[in-house]
Amino acid sequence: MAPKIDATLARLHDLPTPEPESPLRPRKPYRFSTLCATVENPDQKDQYGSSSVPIYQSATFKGVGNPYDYSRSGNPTRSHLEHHIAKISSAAHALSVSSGMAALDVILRLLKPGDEVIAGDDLYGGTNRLLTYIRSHGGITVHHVDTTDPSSVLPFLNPSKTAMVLLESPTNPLLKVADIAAISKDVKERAPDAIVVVDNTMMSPYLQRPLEHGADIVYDSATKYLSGHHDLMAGVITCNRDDLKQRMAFTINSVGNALAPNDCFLLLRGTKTLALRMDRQQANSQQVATYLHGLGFKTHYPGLADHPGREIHERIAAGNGAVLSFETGDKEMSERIVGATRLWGISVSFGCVNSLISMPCVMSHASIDPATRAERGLPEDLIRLCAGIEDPADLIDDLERALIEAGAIVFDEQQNKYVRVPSASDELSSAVQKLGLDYQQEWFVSAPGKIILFGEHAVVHGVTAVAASVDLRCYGLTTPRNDGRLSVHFSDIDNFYYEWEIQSLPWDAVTPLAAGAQHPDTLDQVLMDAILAGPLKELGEDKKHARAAALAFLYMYLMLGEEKRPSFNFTARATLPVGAGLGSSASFSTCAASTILLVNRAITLPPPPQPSSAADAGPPHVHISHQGRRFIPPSTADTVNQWAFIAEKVLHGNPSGVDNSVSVFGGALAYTRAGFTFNDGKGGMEPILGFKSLKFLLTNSKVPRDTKKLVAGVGALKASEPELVGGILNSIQSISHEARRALADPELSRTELLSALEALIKENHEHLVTLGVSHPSLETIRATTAAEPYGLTTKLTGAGGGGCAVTLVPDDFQASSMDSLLADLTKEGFVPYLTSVGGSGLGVLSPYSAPNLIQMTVVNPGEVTPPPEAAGQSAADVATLRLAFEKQDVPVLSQWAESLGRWLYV
Ligand SMILES: Nc1ncnc2c1ncn2[C@@H]1O[C@H](COP(=O)(O)OP(=O)(O)O)[C@@H](O)[C@H]1O
Ligand SMILES: C[C@@](O)(CCOP(=O)(O)O)CC(=O)O
Repeated sequence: MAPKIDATLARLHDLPTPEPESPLRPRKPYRFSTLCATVENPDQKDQYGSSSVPIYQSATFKGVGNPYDYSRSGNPTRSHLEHHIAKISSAAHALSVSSGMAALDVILRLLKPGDEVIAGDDLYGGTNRLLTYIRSHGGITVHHVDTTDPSSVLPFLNPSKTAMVLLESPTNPLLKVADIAAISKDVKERAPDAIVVVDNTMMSPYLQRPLEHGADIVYDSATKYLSGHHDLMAGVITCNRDDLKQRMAFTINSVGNALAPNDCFLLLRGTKTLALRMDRQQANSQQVATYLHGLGFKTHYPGLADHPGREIHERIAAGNGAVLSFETGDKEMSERIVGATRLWGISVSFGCVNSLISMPCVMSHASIDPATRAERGLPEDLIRLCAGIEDPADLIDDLERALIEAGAIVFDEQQNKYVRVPSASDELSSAVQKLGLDYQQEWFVSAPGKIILFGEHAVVHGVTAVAASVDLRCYGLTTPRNDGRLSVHFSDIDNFYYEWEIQSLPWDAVTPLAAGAQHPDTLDQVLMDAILAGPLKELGEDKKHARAAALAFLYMYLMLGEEKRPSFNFTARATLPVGAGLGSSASFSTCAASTILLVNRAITLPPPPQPSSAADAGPPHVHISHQGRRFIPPSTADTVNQWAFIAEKVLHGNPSGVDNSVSVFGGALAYTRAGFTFNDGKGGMEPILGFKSLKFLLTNSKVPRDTKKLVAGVGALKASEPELVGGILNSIQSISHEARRALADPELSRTELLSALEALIKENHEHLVTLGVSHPSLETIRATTAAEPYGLTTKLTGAGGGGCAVTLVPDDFQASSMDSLLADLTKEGFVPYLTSVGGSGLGVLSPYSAPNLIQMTVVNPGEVTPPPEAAGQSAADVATLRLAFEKQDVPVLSQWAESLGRWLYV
């Protein structure tokens, strides 16, 4: 049986300051704000009548038998504070400690091994962390239940085992409401020895006093509303039962975590304005919540009419508090919004006079592991707002500007107001739901290879390169698995296939990037070593190409997938020759990076433009079909490019970044690495127009070579012969410069342009020969193309040492000559490709228009065949798409991919 509390209450009634309103208190009370402002303790009259409580900054007190001897056990400033807190909390006792978590720790020490705790499932991250600790170290069982439904507590109530029921209402950050009164009643009836503990931080004693509704212990992080200025950390505990107070005071005295005198003073001062601040803060919150709700964001705030717990909350609490949260449907967008606000400070915690904004999943609740967050329905994109006392118009203006900047709202001319832009994941989630696979959508991407016309190798050392995409591409397909495994299939590298148990990957070696941070310039060698020594340890030198590709893939997967750890297969196939100098590694890197980012939702695609319906049709406007081009926004492309560059670094050691930039952005561009003396040290990309009209012949020498070694070789030559290489680099810089000028000069005739380019190609090739990166096979190709009757100019392209050569084909070159040149080259054992340049970069098969991807199993172009074995089974369907992809012959692969639906490009 719970002990009686009458004796305590009798003492309370002796207080000269009238008590607050309570069913347990019959006397006419002062109102709450009066109580807050009146700090008086009849037992502790100040000898000088000081209007403000003095700070007894003293560890010890002299004499024997005095009320205070040592500040760990008691301090007069603390007594004042605790008296005041008890008074405004309608409690018999109050205790004050160094933080809200210290308060919970003191309370949890009431438990003993074997006890059971029932707690909510939407708890503050720190609470969750402490509960997890006592579970693993204290022999205590913790059941997390949905406390919004009191009946969900019942099955876990066990009179001999349940020792504590821990509630938060409303919860942080989803503002879910628990019926504290109903649950307390159930607990008292079914497990009378169990104590009901309530974290009241979100409300403060002003708005909610759970002891009045049957709770046994209430605690607050006084860092929040009670102090109100974010200038101290404190926790307060209140209760009516003497026995509980004594046991908790014992812990505080033993541990020494009581609140220090200075902080007691500050907290006391803060509480005087509690009601005033709270009134303003919650009025502001109501306005902000109404504004966001009006825009169409899913907004969580008990003050909104459609809040599911509103009726219960109104019964228990006297207001809605100043914390609200809303969902954007897109984590990246949420990050942009949070980053774009100015008045709303990015900070954890709440209750301060200044308004704060945060993303719980990456901040206050990051200590809950991602799987548990997902299981408990905590959206990754959730933004939490804590309104302060500023002018509400300024708060809304600032938020509106951030929403506009982040692309979350746009002005709708017809409605004459801002409206929410449906987020990509709104669309995606409906597409995904259709597939019934939740996060497990398949993603199909492709990215082009490249030719470097001028500047390969030199570009690594800061010289400008001139490069363009080629119409030979790598394709990447991810298909979901549901077995906790990750697999890769590299069709072009000896049909390599490998799979891993996701949990056994070296997650411990991952140093996660801070939220919004970019990968540093250098690779994380610890992670690289851990991957090579762990998941790739069985792959020897004979598998070095596949090992390098798998290393790049796993490196990105581990860095980007820590939160979701998605289970899927990734298959790569290319129509371009691997390792031939046409940037197969960059197009592979782009495919792997983009799919890993997509699967982890680190990037999303914008929603497709809405076709205007008859009802909302405004004035007619011209609609141009871009066939998916320029659909993927530059910022998304940038993110992919950064990660593709990381993959290139894994594959190549010291890549310049030109290959992946061309692969992601497509077209033709002049690319310069930042930080070198060429081009005044300014790095960057500049599109080149006029390149597209040129015709090229690419010839694969079929001589294998290793870009990493060739790049390192030039680096070594530069170190040993700096003058020679320095001179060559300068000359190549002039070549690139001249080429760009010529291509951009409208006055230059076509013949002049082509002969200028021929001269530059010849000169650039000679420099590459001096750098030692040509090969006899490449010289043979040069000789064959230069011989009569062809007379064409050729240079190596890419890393050289074998690989491909590129030949400029003049406009008037006869088709018959081309046929015989192709035949000559083929006869010599080379593989020529007539290719067009300057086409699109990264493409993603649209998740919007895809008519259920999994049924599109075109085995031969033009013929859609739903495979018999796939009927009705999504897993089988997905496997079938993968099979179809892996089965296509290379010559029809592009056409097959095109036929699957609408491709969206950078
Ligand atoms: N389609 C692909 N599938 C898997 N890995 C690939 C693919 N294409 C390229 N790679 C990776 O890139 C390496 C080739 O890089 P590199 O020698 O620079 O050739 P390239 O000049 O074509 O870029 C391969 O050994 C492999 O590790
Ligand atoms: C030699 C180099 O300039 C281009 C490499 O191209 P590829 O790997 O041969 O496709 C290296 C680089 O730019 O990173």
